[in-house]
Amino acid sequence: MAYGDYQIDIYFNGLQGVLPDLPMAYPELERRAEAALAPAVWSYVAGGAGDEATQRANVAAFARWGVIPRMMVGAKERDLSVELFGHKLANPLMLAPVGVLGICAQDGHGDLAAARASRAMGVPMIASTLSVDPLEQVAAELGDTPGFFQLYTPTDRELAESLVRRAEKAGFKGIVVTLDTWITGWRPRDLSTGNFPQLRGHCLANYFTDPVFRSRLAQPPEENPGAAILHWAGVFGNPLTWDDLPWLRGLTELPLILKGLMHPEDVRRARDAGVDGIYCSNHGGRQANGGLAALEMLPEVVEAADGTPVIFDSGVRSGADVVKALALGASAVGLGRPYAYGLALGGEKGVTHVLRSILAEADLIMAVDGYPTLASLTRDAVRRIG
Ligand SMILES: Cc1cc2nc3c(=O)[nH]c(=O)nc-3n(C[C@H](O)[C@H](O)[C@H](O)COP(=O)(O)O)c2cc1C
Ligand SMILES: O=C(O)C(=O)c1ccccc1
Repeated sequence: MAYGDYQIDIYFNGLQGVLPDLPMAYPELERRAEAALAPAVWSYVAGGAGDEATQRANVAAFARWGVIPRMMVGAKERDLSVELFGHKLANPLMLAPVGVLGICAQDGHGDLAAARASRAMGVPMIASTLSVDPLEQVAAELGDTPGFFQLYTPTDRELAESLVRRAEKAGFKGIVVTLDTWITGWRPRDLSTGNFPQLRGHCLANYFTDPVFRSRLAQPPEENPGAAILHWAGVFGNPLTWDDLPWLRGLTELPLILKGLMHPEDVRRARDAGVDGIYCSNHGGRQANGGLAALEMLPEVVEAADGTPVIFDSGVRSGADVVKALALGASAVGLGRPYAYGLALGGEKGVTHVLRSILAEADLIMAVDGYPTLASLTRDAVRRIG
C-alpha cells in the first residue's frame, strides 16, 4: 500500500462522520501534547538551549529550500525504500534517540510503545541509553524492524563495553555514539522547573540492570538508589577525543555511527577512521545555542562523507521537510520531538499516526512533484530560496 493512501482512509472515515482523533498538522500536535503532558515533562521535551534560537533555526531552515516540480513523469507508483547498513528499509525515516522517552506515554512505558510503532511501520528505532525500560525489553518489541542502540559513552570503559555487548546480544543492528552530550547544555526551561535531576532518575534502567555498573556499587541500586544515581552522574559523560575513536571502533563489529557531527572536517576524520555512518544533528538545539541550523550544514556534510551514509535530524516536522533533507543528500531522516508528542497523545497509536502522516505527505509530494524514487530526489530537485 502506498503511504499516501493514509489520506484515503481519513477521507473515507470523514464521509462516515468519523473525524480524526489525532492531530493532522504539527502545530496542533504540539498544542495537544503540551496539554497532555505534565508541565515539567513538556518543558523538558519541548525546551532547548539558551533562548532556543538554534532550535527555531532548525525548523526555519527548511523554509529556505523549495522543491522544483517535474511534470509528465507519471509517478503513479512511488518507492520510498532505501538500503541502509545492509538492511532494506521500506522508508527512510528513523526514530531519533530520545532519553526519558518512557515518561511521554501516559503509562510511563513509552520506549516500549515507540518500539511497537517501529515494528508496525518498519521505521528503525534508535533506542537511547537513557530509556525508562532496559534495552533488552525495548529490543524484544522491535520484531523484524532493525533497531539501533544509541550509546552515551561513560567514562568507565568496561561499562561502555558491557552496554555494547548487551545491545549486540539483544539484537540491535548498529551502535550510534552521541558525541554532543557528554555534558548537558544551558537549558533555561529545565533550570526554571528544577525537575531535570529528578527526571534523570527515571531513565537509568540500562545502568541499574548492568552487571558492570552494579559491581561498582557498595549496595545494589534497589537498596540505595541515591548512591547509584550519584555514581551514574560521575560516570555518565565522557568528553571523547579522536584518540578514543580506535577504541570505540574496536568495541563492535556492528555498524558504528557518530551522532552530532556538523563540521565537514570532523566528518572527513570520522570517515577516514572507518565509521560506517555519519549522523548530522545539533541535538534539536538542546545542547548549544548560538549554532547554525543543522540543515545548513547538511550539503557540506554529505559532500565530506563522500558516499558514507548520512543520517540527518533536527527540525524535521513534515513530509516536505523529509523530502528536502533527502534531496540534500541524507540517506535517512530522524524524527525527534514529533514522535514524542505522538506518544503523549496516543502511545503506540499516536506514534504510528505521526509516522503515517509524515510518510503520506512525503509520498504525495513525490507523486505531485514527479519524483517517484529516493534516487530521483537529487540535489537538483531543490533550490535555495534565501
Ligand atoms: C526529549 C529529548 C531527549 C533526547 N535525548 C537524546 C538522547 O538520549 N540521545 C541522543 O542522542 N539524542 C537525544 N535527543 C536528540 C534527538 O535524538 C534528536 O537529535 C533531536 O530530537 C532532533 O531535533 P527535533 O526533535 O527538534 O527534530 C533528545 C531529544 C529530545 C527532544
Ligand atoms: O535531554 C537530552 O537531549 C538528553 O540527551 C539527555 C541527556 C542527559 C540526561 C537526560 C537527557
